[in-house]
Amino acid sequence: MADNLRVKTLVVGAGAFGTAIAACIHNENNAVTIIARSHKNFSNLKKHDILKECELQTFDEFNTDFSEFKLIILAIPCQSLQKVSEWMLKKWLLVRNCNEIISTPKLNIISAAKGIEQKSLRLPYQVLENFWQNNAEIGSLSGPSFAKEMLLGLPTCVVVSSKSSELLSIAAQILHSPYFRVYDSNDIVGVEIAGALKNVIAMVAGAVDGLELGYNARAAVITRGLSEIAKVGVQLGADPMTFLGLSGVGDLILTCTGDLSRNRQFGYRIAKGESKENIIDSMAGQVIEGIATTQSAYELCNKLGIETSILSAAYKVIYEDMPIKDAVTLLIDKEQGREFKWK
Ligand SMILES: NC(=O)C1=CN([C@@H]2O[C@H](COP(=O)(O)OP(=O)(O)OC[C@H]3O[C@@H](n4cnc5c(N)ncnc54)[C@H](OP(=O)(O)O)[C@@H]3O)[C@@H](O)[C@H]2O)C=CC1
Ligand SMILES: O=C(CO)COP(=O)(O)O
Repeated sequence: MADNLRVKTLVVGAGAFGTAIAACIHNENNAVTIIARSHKNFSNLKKHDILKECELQTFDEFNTDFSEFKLIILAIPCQSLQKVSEWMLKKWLLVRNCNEIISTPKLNIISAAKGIEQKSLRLPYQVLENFWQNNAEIGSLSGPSFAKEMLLGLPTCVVVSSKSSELLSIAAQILHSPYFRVYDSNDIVGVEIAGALKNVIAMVAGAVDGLELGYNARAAVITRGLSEIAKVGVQLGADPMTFLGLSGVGDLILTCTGDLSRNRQFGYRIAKGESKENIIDSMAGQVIEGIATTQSAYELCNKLGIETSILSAAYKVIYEDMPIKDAVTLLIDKEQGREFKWK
């Protein structure tokens, strides 16, 4: 297909996921531009043949009207969504040489962030909807998708969620392929709560393995963790079925058991006695979303008046320096109860 007829997609962020999603969708029909903070982000991308064909620009160099892109994928951490949106709007106004965006076709923005914004306790789509108002349709990409495996072209299934059926159809058209299967969903609250909270549960599952508590205990953390995730989600209006889907049990299993998970690794290393600071320093700048989300989740559960013992134990270890063995005791000594009492 001629270059000018290819569908244009913009990926914002050239970390692990930005790189992987660009590799999945750049082909003869889709032309991908990737923008990142600095050229140092691009060294990794240039190792992959497919990514050599993408257009790479820094935020400063970027000078295109955002509405030229059929889809914009934000592959940045949750806590940066507001800041990056502010930058995008400023850039858009500059490129258009105006003070206000009026009567434009809406942008189609999908976020891959899995977290809850600290202080505001908003999900990624809420941060974006609040910022972009009528200027954009907002969606979310989630599900079991280790960037490293996507880059290798291994089969992956994800879910894209949005209130806009038009955005869902654009996302399916651009993202779906035999090795990167895209399912769609209208339940953006459920998809994003599941994506955010599974990171905290993955840290706990990692800790269980670090403490060598056994497979039974790990399975218990995954299952009771899922119950806590669903409890929070349902209270926020999510469809309980979403938690049985790719963004729910799918991503939870992946990150709680797959050693590629940074959140799982974090919990494992904490249980082995490493300090939080040491682990963060060793990650070469890569985000461990579960750390910030542990705090947001704790505050959100308090606000909603929901008892979530695993999420709360994670908070006590990470933010109140509770010895990890005491957190285990807290969970094990919990009063006997009915399996599902949140319905
Ligand atoms: N890695 C994975 O397997 C998957 C990750 N995700 C989710 O995607 C999101 C991004 O993850 P991932 O790519 O792995 O994270 P990384 O830490 O690998 O990359 C994050 C990228 O965002 C950029 N960034 C961070 N803050 C800002 C900012 N304020 N302004 C501009 N750029 C910024 C970073 O730039 P710089 O390098 O300059 O700091 C970096 O390029 C997370 O929410 C994660 O949970 C979802 C599915 C899978
Ligand atoms: O969300 C992920 C895979 O779906 C990646 O998990 P980590 O951020 O823990 O590596």
